[in-house]
Amino acid sequence: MEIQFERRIHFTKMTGSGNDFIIIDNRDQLIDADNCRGLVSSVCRRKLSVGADGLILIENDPEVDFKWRFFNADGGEAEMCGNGARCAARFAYLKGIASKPSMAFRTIAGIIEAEIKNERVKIRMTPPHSLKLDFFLEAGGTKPFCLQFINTGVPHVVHFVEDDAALDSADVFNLGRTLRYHSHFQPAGTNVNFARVHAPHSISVRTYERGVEDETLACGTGSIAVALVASAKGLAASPVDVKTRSGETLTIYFEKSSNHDPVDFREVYLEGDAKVVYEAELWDETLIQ
Ligand SMILES: N[C@H](CCC[C@H](N)C(=O)O)C(=O)O
Repeated sequence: MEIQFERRIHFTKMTGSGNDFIIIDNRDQLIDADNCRGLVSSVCRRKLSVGADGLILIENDPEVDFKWRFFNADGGEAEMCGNGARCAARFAYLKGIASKPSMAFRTIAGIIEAEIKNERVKIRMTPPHSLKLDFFLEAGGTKPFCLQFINTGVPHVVHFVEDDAALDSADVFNLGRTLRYHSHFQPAGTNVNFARVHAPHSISVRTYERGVEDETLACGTGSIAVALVASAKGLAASPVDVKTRSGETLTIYFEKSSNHDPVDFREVYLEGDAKVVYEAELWDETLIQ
């Protein structure tokens, strides 16, 4: 006898340079986007369900090609996700939700424009803000950390390390967690990036992500954050290739409006691969009721 389940949800699993997402066409409103924390946190649990860094609902919008709701793995909704946005744009094009390879969609952070070229997706970000350079915080350990902060759609703090060995050996989970919950960044918290500048157009990064509460293999808004604060400090210039923990490279393009305070950035773009991994149906027996 085939087991009947109350509800099966068709979804697509995608990866944006190692940052992975469950994407659902929710134009029929099957899922109540305002009350889906339990569903999201259930299906994003690795080994116990599908597993992902986040879940994306695609919905209708009266003015642009579509709107999205983005949820971190813990079920909390976030304003923006760079890698998720690249995956959502390619999903929309592949599904015919967007009729052309150039599109626009609505996020909490604002309207995102996207350009699809096969697996390569380039998105225009919302204007970054709240740039703060060279401040110090205690985060455990011997001496205070020198930090940079910028909001690239979501909040990011950056700590530059001296060399590759320091980046490879960085205690991203524990230091990331300490800074993510540091009182200085409350109530919103922050994502935490450890970065090594190799050259003006080349940076490596590792990111502890708010809402995933772990290091991820890539973070789009985090890669943008390290490129922009490095530029603000005179260490980088557009375009910047950012090597992520997955080994894949994200490319950041931007214009710097001035070289003196207050440094401002505009025309910020994020480019990288967005790949379909599989499509399947979710059986609701793995959901936490
Ligand atoms: N975890 C982030 C959202 C996703 C950011 C990241 N996955 C990206 O590609 O930008 C936050 O809650 O601020």
